[in-house]
Amino acid sequence: MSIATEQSGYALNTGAEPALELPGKPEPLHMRASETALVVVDMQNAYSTIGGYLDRAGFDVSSTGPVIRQIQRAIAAARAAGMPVIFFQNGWDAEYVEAGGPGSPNWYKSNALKTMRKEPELNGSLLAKGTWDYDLVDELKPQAGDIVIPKPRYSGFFNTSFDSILRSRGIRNLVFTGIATNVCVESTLRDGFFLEYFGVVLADATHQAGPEFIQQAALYNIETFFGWVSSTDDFCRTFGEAGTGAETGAESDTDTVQTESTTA
Ligand SMILES: NC(=O)N/C=C\C(=O)O
Repeated sequence: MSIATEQSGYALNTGAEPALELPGKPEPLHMRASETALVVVDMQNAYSTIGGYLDRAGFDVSSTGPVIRQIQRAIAAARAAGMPVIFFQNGWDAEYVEAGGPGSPNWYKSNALKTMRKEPELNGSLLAKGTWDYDLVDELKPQAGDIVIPKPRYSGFFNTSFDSILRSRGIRNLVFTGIATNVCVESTLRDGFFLEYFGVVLADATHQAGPEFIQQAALYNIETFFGWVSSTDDFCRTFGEAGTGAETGAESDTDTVQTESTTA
């Protein structure tokens, strides 16, 4: 089956740019760099560093190093292709007003808030703006031209400027990296699905919060119901070597998805 999502009139797309084929499961996607953003979800000390929130809350973060390196590669490829790189940063103000009080389900489900209630000496140190925990990891610092979006909930679409930033740039495809696959990555990809964005996860550039099986479960869920799953190698080969990637031309293959828009 071939899916074409034709739209007309994106001012940013001149039509000269070829759509490239990104290998993926359950089928490859055809997309243009100018209609695609690389999304780096919550690569903060909280989620990937020993001593950060997830570690303190009892989640294993010992194998996040390779994920950081894969994200570095994906970012380099995206920047080289002129693709926007959007960093999310999860957390709240120092008083945790944005976290919501007992009137918010977040109060009960956030393991950061729960950990701080259990260990009051940690209060103010987890996911609070201005802290080391909230900071993006040293290896993944945004550069000029990158976009950084703070977010107060798991989904990057809630109470943020994400959707309008994407729409104003004519972006339809979201390539996800970051932590955690089963929480903020999946939440954001799912909401993107409902807003008609095509979401693809680079599996080896993501990491779960919880046991390894939940990584596989999240990827299965995404691949089967909400989006596509690819790899950092495939992304870098496709976009990092733009121009040498597989151009789609006019042919319409039966097992591919075409997310590029048609210009006027
Ligand atoms: N970034 C995330 O996926 N966060 C997961 C849990 C949390 O923020 O409590």
